[in-house]
Amino acid sequence: MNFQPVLDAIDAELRPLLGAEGQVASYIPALARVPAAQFGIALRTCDGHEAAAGDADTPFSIQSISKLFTLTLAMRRLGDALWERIGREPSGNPFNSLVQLEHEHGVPRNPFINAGAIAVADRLVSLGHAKADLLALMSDLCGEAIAYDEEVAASEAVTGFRNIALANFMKSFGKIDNDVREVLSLYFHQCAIRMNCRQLARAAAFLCRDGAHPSDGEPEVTTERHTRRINALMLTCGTYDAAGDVAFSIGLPCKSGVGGGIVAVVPDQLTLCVWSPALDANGNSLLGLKALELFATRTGLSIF
Ligand SMILES: NC(=O)CC[C@H](N)C(=O)O
Repeated sequence: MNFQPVLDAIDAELRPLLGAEGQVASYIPALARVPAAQFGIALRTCDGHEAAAGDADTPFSIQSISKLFTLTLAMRRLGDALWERIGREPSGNPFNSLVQLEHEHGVPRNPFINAGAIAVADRLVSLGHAKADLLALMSDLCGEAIAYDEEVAASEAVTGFRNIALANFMKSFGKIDNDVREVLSLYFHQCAIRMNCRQLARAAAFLCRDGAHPSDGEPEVTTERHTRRINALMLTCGTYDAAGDVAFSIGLPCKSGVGGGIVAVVPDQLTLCVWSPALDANGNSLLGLKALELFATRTGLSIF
């Protein structure tokens, strides 16, 4: 299938809506300055074909999309031991909520809410070299040098009161092993990775290829079993409180971030990345979700 005309049509249809609705994430000052009226879309098929439209080459802050890659690293290194500290249930609460942690003894519902990603970061800090390993993984997956945006990381470090609270709360239950500052430094840096749609579609391509490396399949990024599990978590928890709606209207495993990016997977076919900075009330990109819905409708691609 030639996807280029599909992406061009989606770009043309959504461009007039840019800036009309939604808000850029303003609780992270460095993200509040990003112009809202931008839209990009890119995909990579299992056999390595790429297509893109709109602002697909403009870098943005990947934010919670990074949770996909830290989870992949942690599953690869720790196997099932990872799940001693983290659940696999949708939270039904906002991504930065504290409420469930009290009743659930500091064990986050899943690795994609902030508490869960901070717990994953703690495990990675224990293994050592986490910041360098993560950048090496991202650069290797897209075949281009990827970097942390230190300004965004610093901006979040001085205003991330909820994340600081979450980490300390889990520590009070004995569920964080390392120094909270070190764990949060990794978490704020992973969220501050700068990439564009094209790079993210490529980096996530192992998720549509049973874990095989995006470029040549070797070495495998992770196992087929882990890949299926990551896709399952994306479907049930990847867009937070909206995961049910996203499964209903789009029907693909997705992972969003408050920078406005969303990665979606069509297993055995392709990975897709959309980006538009204005967010809905759940913290998902408004036009990004619209674009994915149009894509799923027009191509008929769905996991159902
Ligand atoms: N949903 C997100 O992208 C949240 C990530 C953001 N860095 C935060 O911790 O609040």
